[in-house]
Amino acid sequence: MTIEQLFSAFGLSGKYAVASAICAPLIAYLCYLLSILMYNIYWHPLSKFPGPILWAATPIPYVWYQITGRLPFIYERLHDKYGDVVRVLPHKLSFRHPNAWKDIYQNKSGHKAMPKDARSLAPGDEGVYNIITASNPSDHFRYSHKLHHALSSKALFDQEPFITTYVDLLIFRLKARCTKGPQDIVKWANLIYFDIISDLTFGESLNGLENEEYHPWLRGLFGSNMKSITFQRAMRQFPHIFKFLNLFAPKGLAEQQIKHSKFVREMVHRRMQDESGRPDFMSYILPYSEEHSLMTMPEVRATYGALMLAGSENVATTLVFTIFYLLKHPAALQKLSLEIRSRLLTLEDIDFLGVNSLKYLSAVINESMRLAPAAPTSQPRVVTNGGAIVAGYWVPGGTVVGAPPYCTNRHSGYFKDPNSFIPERWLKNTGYESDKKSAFHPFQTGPRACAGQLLALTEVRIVLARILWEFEISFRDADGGKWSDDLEIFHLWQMKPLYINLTAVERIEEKEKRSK
Ligand code: HEM
Repeated sequence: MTIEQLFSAFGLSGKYAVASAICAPLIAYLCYLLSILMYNIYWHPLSKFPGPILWAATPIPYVWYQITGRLPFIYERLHDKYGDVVRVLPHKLSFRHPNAWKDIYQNKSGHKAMPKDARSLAPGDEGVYNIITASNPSDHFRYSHKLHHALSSKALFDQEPFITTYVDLLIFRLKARCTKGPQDIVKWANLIYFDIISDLTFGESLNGLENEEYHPWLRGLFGSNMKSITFQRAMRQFPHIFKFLNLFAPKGLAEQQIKHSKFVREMVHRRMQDESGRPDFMSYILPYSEEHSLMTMPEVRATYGALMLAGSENVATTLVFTIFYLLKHPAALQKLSLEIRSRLLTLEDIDFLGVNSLKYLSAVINESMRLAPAAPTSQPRVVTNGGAIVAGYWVPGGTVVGAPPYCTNRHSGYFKDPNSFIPERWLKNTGYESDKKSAFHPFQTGPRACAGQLLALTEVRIVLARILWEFEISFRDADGGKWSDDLEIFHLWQMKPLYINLTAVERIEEKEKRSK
């Protein structure tokens, strides 16, 4: 029987039959979509939570702001309009409240920290998760337990000589370059922190500072990579048509993933052959044996490869924003330069102990991270079966929840003068005692908080202290203060070049030496 015969058996014939054959499934699909929209708006367990109706009905607005790099900024407007809790997706709530941090991310008596949202996390190219993407607690334990020793304060001090070598090289390069013109501090920050993390992880530098250019693996990482990852994550909101939408993904991600895998495979392989015994992150799992180690080789590669990204760009972003805010606020820059130069009299004084004891330096970095947290997006977690109370609201099981750092840090309910750069708020008796410091978690909190927090802060402090000890700095352009105005966020900040003038400080001993 032909299709036409089949249609005519139902009394349909010719063009009309073909049109019906096409339209009927389409109409059925539209009805299905409409019923989902209606369900999401009126009958979904989250329907009583406030938020824009379109965001509650469909993921489209959320995804739109995500793939255009504006999601964390728009959250601010949503929370200002709708309050502490906003429904930002049919199945997701955002909480701008200090208590949300402990309710979502921390272990509490009788309730464990909420797990990561497995639906939004994909395994790497070898089919395994890493320390950041693991949602299963037992996998996470296997990946992290040795690494926590590698990132302890004792290990950090063991690594000090390696890190200091890079700081010396950075200053040497900047001194040579600064007389030739303004320098892009974003590039220099990335060069030093990627060199350091590569050395700390695999015992091998990327030689970025040495060659004054990005390692081939790093080129391509900046710019399109985070955009592509953000696009892929966003498209997961539409599981039925994910494969189709992926056809429109920005090009280059697959290529970069292959480059990353090849790079990590080679680095891990070389490190395993090296028997020098130097203390880096991998030394804690060496000598490796598949039989006795808690991690398989693909898991080792996935986790140690992930550190190259987790422990570098964030740190560079924090340094750059801190320098930017200091340049915008000359009084703070002067005060910090004075603290550094008066407390750290000689080059030998600029060590980890020295910089970690400077209170104004810490306050400046905190304030910069408050205004521009290097991890600005909210980290999603899932409410387990049975539901939970978050910031005083009852939330049903299966809901995705998160606390958005960018807009929480800038909320006038928690911070006085929220959009102003005031490092003094982090010091005692300065009139900012009413600030709710418990709302500030640039490194996250709880069992999945940043494992490298101490390293990150020390790295920013030592490089910033050394730069301000050695140089006077200023914006290259009169409108340098507008540098951050149009930055976008694709999971991480998309940095663009920031050119600054550096003038080497001449110290008394140098002057005396010259006059002799
Ligand atoms: C200023 C710099 C940094 C910031 C703002 C930062 C921020 C964060 C945040 C917010 C998380 C939680 C992510 C989530 O919940 O999904 C995280 C996790 C992590 N970070 Fe950092 N980080 C920084 C530097 C570093 C450094 C230098 C390292 C060292 C290698 C590092 C290693 C890690 C690791 C291993 C995790 C996963 C922890 C776990 O799940 O057990 N981070 N970081």
